Amino acid sequence: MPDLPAWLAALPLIGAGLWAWRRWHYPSFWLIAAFPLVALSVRASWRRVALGCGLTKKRQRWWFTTVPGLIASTGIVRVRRRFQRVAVDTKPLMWLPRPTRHGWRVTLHTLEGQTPGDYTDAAERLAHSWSVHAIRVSSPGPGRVVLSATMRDPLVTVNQLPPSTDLLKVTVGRLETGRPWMIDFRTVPHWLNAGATQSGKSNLANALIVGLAPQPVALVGIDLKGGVEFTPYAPRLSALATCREEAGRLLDDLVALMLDRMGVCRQAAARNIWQLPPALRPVPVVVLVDELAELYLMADKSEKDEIARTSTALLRVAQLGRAFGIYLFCCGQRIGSDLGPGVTALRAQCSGRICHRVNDPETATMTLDDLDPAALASARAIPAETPGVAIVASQDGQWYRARSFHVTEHTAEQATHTHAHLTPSWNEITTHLPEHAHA
Ligand SMILES: Nc1ncnc2c1ncn2[C@@H]1O[C@H](COP(=O)(O)OP(=O)(O)OP(=O)(O)O)[C@@H](O)[C@H]1O
Repeated sequence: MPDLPAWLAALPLIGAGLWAWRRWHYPSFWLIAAFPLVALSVRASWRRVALGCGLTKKRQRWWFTTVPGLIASTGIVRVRRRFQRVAVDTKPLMWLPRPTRHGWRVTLHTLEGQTPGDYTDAAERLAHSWSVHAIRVSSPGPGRVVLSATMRDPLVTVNQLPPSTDLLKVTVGRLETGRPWMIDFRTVPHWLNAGATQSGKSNLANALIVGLAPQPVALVGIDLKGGVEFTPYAPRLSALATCREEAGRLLDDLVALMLDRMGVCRQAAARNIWQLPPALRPVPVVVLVDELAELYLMADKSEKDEIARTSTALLRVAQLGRAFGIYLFCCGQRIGSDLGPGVTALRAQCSGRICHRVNDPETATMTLDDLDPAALASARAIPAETPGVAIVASQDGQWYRARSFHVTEHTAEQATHTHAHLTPSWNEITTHLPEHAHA
């Protein structure tokens, strides 16, 4: 048997080996070495943690208790054991923790009177008790909640943008669960992308442009920052509006296009363009809007009619565009109700919601509205050091923290030049419309 000093000498070697394993292949290290210990410690600490986080309930139980008996002549107190009912703290039943890519997951049975909301309220306390980055709560069915723990923030670094192969579907980043973050216009046609300056809105638009550029779609830009954001991408844009007047004309064209496609679908007895035979199917149009608030801001009364006209056209596109292959991706710093009823109505039509770091709580509330209050708290807690991190409301009704892949303007510009030959001209798209103004 090796003696103690030999063991002591081997310890640094074992430590270095574990460190190297963790560094070079974290998934296998986590699964084989770290997770079993973590699972044991979670199970062992559950009673204390549940008690500390207020998740236990008092229940009456029969129990042996010791009661003082007679004092003997020697002065020694004799205790007697008695079987009687006492109140004890019971913890929710915990199943065995299961490993996930970035942490672990465990199912619990709620106690009487508890709801998943009680566990959501305690999520931060649970995360601190188990020293994990975050705990998310979901409920797969009545009486059960699932706690999902992430050991460290998986969004600190996200890797490269993968190529997008499905039509109108782009993988723009990664969710905190480790799964890809996808923007799929055919499932969720219209999106709101809100965030303060330098929060990563344009980066996300870049990722979208890089993903859509090689696809058979028409991209249209409405850039109310005077065109500074989208002009470099002009080779792949079928039309670009850089001021409100141009935006108004472009939106009128889009409404006319939509009505035309409606007629084509009606004649072919199709409910949407996807039911048309491929020969008749028109090209899908993705409209990227930057600085949405500029469409609604009024300097003086003379602009009232213009604003009302553009806002109505945009709303019509949002209401009817889905069936006729016209999709919206609207970015803005502020999407508050102070911008008028047009914004509120548009928001109701945009089921895709992305909220980057915001300055005012109202924008987070407006963007994420009826989602879980924990989503709002999470949006407000996004630090400035991690641009591109956002709260995303997804099609499954859940919300996720996510981070976009870093896509520079240069990469997006290159993609628009490489795929410039795929750009259908706006004239080509709108030429058969009865009356159209070219943007
Ligand atoms: N996912 C990301 N990973 C790493 N860096 C990012 C990410 N997203 C954005 N950034 C960086 O953060 C900075 C701000 O990003 P971006 O320009 O997209 O913000 P913005 O919200 O559009 O700002 P503004 O409203 O001022 O245009 C940029 O330097 C960008 O490179």
